[in-house]
Amino acid sequence: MFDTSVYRNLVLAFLALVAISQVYKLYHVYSNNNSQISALRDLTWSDINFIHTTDTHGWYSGHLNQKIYSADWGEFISFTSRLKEIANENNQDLLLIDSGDRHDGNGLSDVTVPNGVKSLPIFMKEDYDLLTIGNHELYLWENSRQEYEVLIEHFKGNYLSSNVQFKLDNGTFVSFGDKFKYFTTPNQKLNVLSFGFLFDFDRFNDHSKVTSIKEVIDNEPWFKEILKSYPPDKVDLLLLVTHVPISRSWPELYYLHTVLREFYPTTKIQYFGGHSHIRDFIVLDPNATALQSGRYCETIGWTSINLTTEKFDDRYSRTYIDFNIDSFQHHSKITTKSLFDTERGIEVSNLIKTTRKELKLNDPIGYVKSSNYYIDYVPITDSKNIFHLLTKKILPTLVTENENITTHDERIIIINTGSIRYDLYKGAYTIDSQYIVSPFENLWVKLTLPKGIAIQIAPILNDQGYIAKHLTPPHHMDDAENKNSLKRQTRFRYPVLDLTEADKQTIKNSKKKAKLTKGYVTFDDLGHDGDDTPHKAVVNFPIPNVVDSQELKKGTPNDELVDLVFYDFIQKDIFWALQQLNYTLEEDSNEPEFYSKKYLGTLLNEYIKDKGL
Ligand SMILES: Nc1ccn([C@@H]2O[C@H](COP(=O)(O)O)[C@@H](O)[C@H]2O)c(=O)n1
Ligand SMILES: [Zn+2]
Ligand SMILES: [Zn+2]
Repeated sequence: MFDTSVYRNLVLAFLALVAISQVYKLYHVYSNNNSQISALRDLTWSDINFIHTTDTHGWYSGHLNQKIYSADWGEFISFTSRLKEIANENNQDLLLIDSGDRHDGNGLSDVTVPNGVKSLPIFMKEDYDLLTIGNHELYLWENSRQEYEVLIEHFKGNYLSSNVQFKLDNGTFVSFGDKFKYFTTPNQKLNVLSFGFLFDFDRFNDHSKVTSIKEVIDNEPWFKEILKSYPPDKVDLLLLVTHVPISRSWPELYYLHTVLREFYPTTKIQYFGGHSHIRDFIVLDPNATALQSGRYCETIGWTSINLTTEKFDDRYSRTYIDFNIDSFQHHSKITTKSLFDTERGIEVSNLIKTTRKELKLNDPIGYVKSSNYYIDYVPITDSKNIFHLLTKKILPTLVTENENITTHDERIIIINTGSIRYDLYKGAYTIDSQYIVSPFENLWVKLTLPKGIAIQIAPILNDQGYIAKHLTPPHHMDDAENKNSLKRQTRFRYPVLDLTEADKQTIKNSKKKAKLTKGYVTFDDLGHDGDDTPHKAVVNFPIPNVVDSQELKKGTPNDELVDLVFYDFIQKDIFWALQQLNYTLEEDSNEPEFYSKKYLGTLLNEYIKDKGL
């Protein structure tokens, strides 16, 4: 017989559980006293607020071996949903913006053909309000096509590109997405005019076209016509979503700004930048600022604007949020993970896990046992420097795949340091690690040169006078030109040249706090309190534009012929260096010969598998 009192007790117990869980939820949603995360600097909310990502380069799984950047794209989606809830509750606006470069740098995006096939649908799960194109969407035609057919189709009017075009099969060029967008924000009802721009990039594939910002302004009437048809009384805010470094040493946005100010003398203007992979915030004038939000899902940029205050100090805020769950929960004011996660966020995290499995990204190829290998945390000559490892051990294993060429006993191999994208960590070495270190499957080509000429090429390309922006790792680009503003660099550089006493004290204090994790300590136009998590500063050593692996014999004469092997990607630069040396190639050998298509990642895999590190 069924005992009704048991049934009643079960129902009561169930109701009690529901009630307890609701109280628990309310407590955790509204309390913000968790000591583990209370050291973080809070976000400042205003009338209009922005979340900005840039240069994600496929890092949607998060950084599996760096806790401070270990959140995944699903958790990011939960985070932005929670922030949107806060914005809506307070009748404020929150817009999500992405500045491009969405692949090349991670197994999730690069192991597929074409790259991005699996990672872009994951990226697209985030509800971006505005986004634009980066140069990495333009190196290869298949990536541009994917952008045009998949991303633009999905994001429709939110995808902006005012200076990049796609060539249709019938030969006509059309804009990548829309050239501009005029819209009203949902809560504050602000009228916004927005454009999307890419820097003056000249290595686009032949199914696309980039027109420089200057040329658009000077030669394309449509741009100024749009500005005229939306006069200042119709525009509360101008948004420029760009893949352009915001640094003062990069003139493009400053030219644009001068022109915008002719049309809008005091209208608020907010720029979003990218490409040089740094955290930065610039004040262009009292009503215009620019935010750049780092790289590789290490950083989420936040900025907010108070549109009515008279006081400049209260007008703007910016925060660089570390890409981890503690930061996300802290800013969402939800201390319990299960209450923080949204259904959609969990779905995306699961999709990432199954995709990684399907792509075998976690399968070990070998193990890195001895040490981490760093891009710039140790000097280039240190045995723990990744370029030292590559030039001394990995590059010498390259052999030609071309049986029809003459090779010589001596050889120099040059790579651009920008082709190596991230540190190599101790532990399991996987397909993912391979793409993280070296995502570009560039071809190797060869020239035959007298040794006396060949050995001068790398030093010439590294000469201070040669600003080879496209050779250097992106976050080092500003160094050469920014000597006088080193304290504004996103991490402490070494040696630190011109810090004020206050800056020095900040460094001292940050070093004293032994418990701080190592990471970004950003100096920008608003000071050095922008990083949401106070960090112990890391030191970044200088990196040259190129490094070379020299297999030369002592005592051979300078006119001895040697092989100079390099990536086809830097062919123009090699020719430029030869010109500087007044060296003219023989007519029958003035085109480099194909040497090998062996991908550097494969060389690294084979070395780790066969010899171990
Ligand atoms: N095939 C390629 C393409 C690019 N690079 C390097 O990447 C740099 C650009 O990266 P961003 O993320 O800043 O756009 C470029 O300057 C090259 O150093 C490469 O090596 N091979
Ligand atoms: Zn990038
Ligand atoms: Zn870029």
